[in-house]
Amino acid sequence: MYGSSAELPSDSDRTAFRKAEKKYKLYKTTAPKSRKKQIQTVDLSEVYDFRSVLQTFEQESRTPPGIFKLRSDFHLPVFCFEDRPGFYFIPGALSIEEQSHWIGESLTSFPQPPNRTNHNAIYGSIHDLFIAVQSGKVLTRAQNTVVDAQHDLHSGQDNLDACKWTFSEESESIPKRDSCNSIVASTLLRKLRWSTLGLQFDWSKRNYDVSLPHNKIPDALCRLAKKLAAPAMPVGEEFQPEAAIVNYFGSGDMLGGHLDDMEADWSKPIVSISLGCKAIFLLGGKSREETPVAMLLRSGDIVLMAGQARECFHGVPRIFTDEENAEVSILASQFSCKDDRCLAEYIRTSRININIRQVN
Ligand SMILES: O=C(O)CCC(=O)C(=O)O
Ligand SMILES: [Fe+2]
Repeated sequence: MYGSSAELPSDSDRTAFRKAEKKYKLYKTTAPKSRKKQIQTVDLSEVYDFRSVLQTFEQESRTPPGIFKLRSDFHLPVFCFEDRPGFYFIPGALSIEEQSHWIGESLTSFPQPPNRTNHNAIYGSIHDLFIAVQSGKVLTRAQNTVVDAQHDLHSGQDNLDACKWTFSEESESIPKRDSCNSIVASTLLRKLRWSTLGLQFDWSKRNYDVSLPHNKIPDALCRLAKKLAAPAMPVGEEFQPEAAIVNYFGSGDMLGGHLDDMEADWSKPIVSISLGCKAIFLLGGKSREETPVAMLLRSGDIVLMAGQARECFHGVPRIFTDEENAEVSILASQFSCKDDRCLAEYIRTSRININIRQVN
């Protein structure tokens, strides 16, 4: 389901969903006579922009054909597609302060054990990755533990604490440029692809592994998700956040078309929070053959998928990391103090998505 634009699957090339992914994904070309890579422009004429939908609604009390404003007592306008029941879009739902808070949490506290990340499989549990980035550290494998590490890898276990990967000052990392035995903390942060909160999702089994140690979803995130889920909840019920997946996207990263069908009750929404660089989201139908609708996702936008929308393929074929299109400079300027420099640097060219789920 995850990938970079260079390595997309080729077997499903002919489906309508795949065609849309190809249309919007990042292509770089080299201009003749120059070695500089150029980003090919993308045609956004068929991409819905809910910020302008909101503006038009506020100024003229009307919505474009095929879109309506939900009648609800939610404190913000919620928009829906007439032909995609169960899908809700709340443009600009989070303030700049809330966005910067959740970006900070996503990079500092969410990847902390017992939460798992994509790095667990190679390095075991990593503590305080972000602090290591701020202090320019390097994750280094102690030489005499290589045999243990290989043994663990072959036994298929992904907790490689036996390898003793530990952070050290850059100057202490021996040998200096041994890529098998050391990796710079900032590179690890760049390569962070996901972290899981609450009940831990097992990507190999594509299910929740309730036997894995886990913390509850942090209270503040729980409160936020309950509030945001309200427009999509069955009457009289309250959303119970039990798990969250945090996706981290860099330039060229994409999230291929997929379904999220491992939760028991599809009448409950997935609450999906966008942070950082602007992206294109595709919402397809129940088969990959149906042509998806494309829409822009900006920092602070919320998407809810419940009921029939839970059965619809969706994905993120593109994030915009160039200054002109990322629309992230005001957000990055929130992180102006010295300690926040790494956050600003990260978010200028990255997108974070936090999606919160009720599992049972
Ligand atoms: O990044 C997004 O906006 C969507 C994420 C998603 O669909 C997922 O994690 O299942
Ligand atoms: Fe999803």
